[in-house]
Amino acid sequence: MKFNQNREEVEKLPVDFLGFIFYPKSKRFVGENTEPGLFNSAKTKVAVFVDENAFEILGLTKNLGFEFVQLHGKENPKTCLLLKDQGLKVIKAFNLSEKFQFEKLREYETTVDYFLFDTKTELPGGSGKKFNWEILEKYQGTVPFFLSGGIGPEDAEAIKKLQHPRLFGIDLNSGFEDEPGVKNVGKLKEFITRITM
Ligand SMILES: O=C(O)c1ccccc1NCC(=O)[C@H](O)[C@H](O)COP(=O)(O)O
Repeated sequence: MKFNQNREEVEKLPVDFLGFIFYPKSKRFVGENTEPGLFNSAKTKVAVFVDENAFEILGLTKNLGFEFVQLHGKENPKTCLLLKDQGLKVIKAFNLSEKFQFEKLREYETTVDYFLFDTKTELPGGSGKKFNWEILEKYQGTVPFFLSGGIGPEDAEAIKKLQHPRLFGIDLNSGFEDEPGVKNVGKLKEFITRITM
């Protein structure tokens, strides 16, 4: 399977999380094969969904041993809380543009563990497009967030300069792929070196 192609090499990288896309319309969809063991990893595994039924999410994450879910659709605070109350760590993605109203995050503050700020595009994720990071200054909430959306090897220095107190992590995707679902380990290693220097 494509998503497993260079899994062993990716596993060895000093990253904290590995994401797996369970959204059938994505080019990175992991496929229908959800045998236990297929997703074994020493890293923290994140299962990514778009508007999936909460009970499907609970079943799948339990069977496959996922601790984190990342929600990229219109999931409401109630759904997030239902998942959180069942012991999952919840990352709720929001697609940002200049018009984004950060006030709308307030109702999620107690129902999720992290936000993920991605770029607003027509499709739900993996667009390879960046948003204007200056708008992050408007985020004054308490929930830590992942920065996402079109991050590429060239961004290491700019990310190091970001000063936001709630910036928790960064999400690397299409900017580090040879093809959808296949990460370029060389690019990732170089980026990690640059950002940690
Ligand atoms: O990557 C996908 O194909 C995807 C599809 C649908 C929902 C989420 C998806 N990815 C999850 C992510 O967190 C991506 O890393 C994020 O959207 C940024 O991707 P990119 O713009 O390629 O850096």
